[in-house]
Amino acid sequence: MLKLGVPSKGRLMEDTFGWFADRGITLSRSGSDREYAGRVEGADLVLVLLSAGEIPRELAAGRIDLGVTGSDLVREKLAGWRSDVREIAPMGFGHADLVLAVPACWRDCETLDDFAAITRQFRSDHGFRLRIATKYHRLVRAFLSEAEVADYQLVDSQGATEGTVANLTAEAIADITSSGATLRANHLKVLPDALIHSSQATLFASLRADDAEVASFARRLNLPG
Ligand SMILES: Nc1ncnc2c1ncn2[C@@H]1O[C@H](COP(=O)(O)OP(=O)(O)OP(=O)(O)O)[C@@H](O)[C@H]1O
Ligand SMILES: O=P(O)(O)OC[C@H]1O[C@H](OP(=O)(O)OP(=O)(O)O)[C@H](O)[C@@H]1O
Repeated sequence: MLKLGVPSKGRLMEDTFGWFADRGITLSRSGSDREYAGRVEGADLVLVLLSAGEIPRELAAGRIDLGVTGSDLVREKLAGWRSDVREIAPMGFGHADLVLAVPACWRDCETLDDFAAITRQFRSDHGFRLRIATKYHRLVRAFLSEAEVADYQLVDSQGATEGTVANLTAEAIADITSSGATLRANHLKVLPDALIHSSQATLFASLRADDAEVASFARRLNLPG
């Protein structure tokens, strides 16, 4: 039987349950809010509730056959993600943009080219590279390498990333934004030509899963297999 991993809490879990319900499959927790086992009605599936951030690795290892998580997390957590998983369907919720943001008061920084020039100047002025706080190391490095921006360093931030600039532990950040409220509240602005990834919740299949079973499940959902 196929094993499906879905996020264990919050909006992502609720919207995932709603998406499957619209297709005649009822997913639910089997016990209390704290129990990470699930129940499925309407399909031959085993449901496991997992951290959204761990779902890419579980898919890659083949410990789950299908998984719902953000498209950003799959690209971030799996080097060469296409050799581990494939996208079955974008799900139309969990939209968020991974962006590069700088202090709103940097009037001379409106584009990625401006940013590149500032990083070069920063290094020669301060003797160390401008710091970008993020938890999306792989995606940010790939994006900046493509844009030929090299004079920066990444500072790891696993949460409250927008606060790092005010706290003087970074000069810029790369993080997910949805409404933009968190960036505004922290006096940061997005560089419009530095959209690193436009993410949404996506149903993925492990390349280790049984092809025929996945195809049959996709047909059951009226999706291209
Ligand atoms: N404000 C937001 N609006 C919409 N989607 C968001 C927002 N913030 C994060 N996301 C998306 O939600 C997904 C999960 O994000 P995150 O890694 O922060 O998970 P989490 O809820 O902290 O889960 P866990 O800590 O259990 O891994 C990501 O794909 C991300 O793009
Ligand atoms: O543009 P907005 O609508 O303000 O949303 C963006 C915020 O949402 C996410 O944080 P979350 O609350 O998931 O917590 P986190 O700091 O643990 O990532 C993200 O990391 C931003 O901080």
